[in-house]
Amino acid sequence: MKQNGETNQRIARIAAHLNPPPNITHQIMESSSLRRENCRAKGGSPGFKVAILGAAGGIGQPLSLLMKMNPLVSVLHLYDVVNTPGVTSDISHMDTSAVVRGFLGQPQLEDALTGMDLVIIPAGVPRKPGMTRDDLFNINAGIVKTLSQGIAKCCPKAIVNVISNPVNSTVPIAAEIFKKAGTYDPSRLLGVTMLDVVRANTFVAEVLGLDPKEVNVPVVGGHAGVTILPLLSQIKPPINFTPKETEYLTSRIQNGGTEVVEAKAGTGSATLSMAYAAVKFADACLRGLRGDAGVIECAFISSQVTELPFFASRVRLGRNGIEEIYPLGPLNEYERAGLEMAKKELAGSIEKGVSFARK
Ligand SMILES: NC(=O)C1=CN([C@@H]2O[C@H](COP(=O)(O)OP(=O)(O)OC[C@H]3O[C@@H](n4cnc5c(N)ncnc54)[C@H](O)[C@@H]3O)[C@@H](O)[C@H]2O)C=CC1
Ligand SMILES: O=C([O-])CC(=O)C(=O)O
Repeated sequence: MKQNGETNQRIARIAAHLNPPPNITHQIMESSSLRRENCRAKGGSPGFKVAILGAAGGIGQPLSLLMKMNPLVSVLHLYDVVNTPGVTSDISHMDTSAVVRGFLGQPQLEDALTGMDLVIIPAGVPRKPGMTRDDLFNINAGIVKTLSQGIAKCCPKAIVNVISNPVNSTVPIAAEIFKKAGTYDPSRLLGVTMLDVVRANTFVAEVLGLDPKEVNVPVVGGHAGVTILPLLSQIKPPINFTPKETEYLTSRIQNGGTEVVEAKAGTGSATLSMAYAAVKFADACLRGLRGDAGVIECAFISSQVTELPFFASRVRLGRNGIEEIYPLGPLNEYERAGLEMAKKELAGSIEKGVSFARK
């Protein structure tokens, strides 16, 4: 009798898992935790706790996959307003050590954020052909505001990586929300401009016939059109470009996002290269948190490098997030003209974000 009872319970559990009723998140979570109770290993290798907000999206899914492969991650929380049960179930089968948990919808945001060391935000709508990043402001500003309020409440000490566009406005929005909550630490809030560096390295390597791994181009300013300012005069290894090469490369780097939006013809913007860039940047943040020396990347941050309150430049990452912000260094005439154009556009985008958040 006892054996039959146990068998029936086991069958009922399997049936519930194979044919879940409508309230799928709770069912999957319950059945997962039941099964976890029966496991000897509780999971959770030493490492950092990371949340991805917008984890079921075009960027979110490959980003979640790649973060699950990162040995520095011990716990990975996947949050979205749709589809996280499926994405979480799928990714949780990967035989890497990070423990994956899924969270669906606003009521689960706080659980998703509590205790996190790093929060990555790719939530929000992407561009379609003919749109600028600023055209996304009306929808994405509100999304970033809500998510930032959650971060201020549940993990105010976390490092925050903002991917959602327009980055030139969403980072100032997050800063204002954190200020309102009394939790703002400028060294922990970073707008992700890594894709501009990744593109710059790729396009330069293509022109010169080099391996992109050998190339490092600092890209400063912001993350939209002319605000993306590659400093080709400071490339490593040092290389002299002809005016024609400089013109071509600057324009291609500044319009890399649009190149992808047009090629995708209405189905979205860069997702795969962005997930790669986001993981490269998140990994740098985690190595900094671990205490590694010499972790230097470009990011859009609170800054005094120019007269603007936010600006992308090279930063050194450490145990407290940003530990040093490097000056722009010597610019050539072409870059000085570019800097003036970048600052003009950036000033408006920053102000737009600040006044939205202060309303
Ligand atoms: N910083 C950068 O270099 C780049 C930024 N982006 C930006 O990243 C954002 C996301 O792009 P994709 O992943 O392609 O878009 P997507 O539409 O494929 O995915 C966005 C995800 O966000 C989720 N979402 C919407 N509202 C949410 C909320 N309140 N809380 C949590 N999740 C929410 C959606 O359900 C969706 O799963 C866009 O704003 C895009 O412009 C894209 C490429 C590069
Ligand atoms: O162009 C877009 O809308 C997405 C983005 O920021 C990029 O690919 O750099």
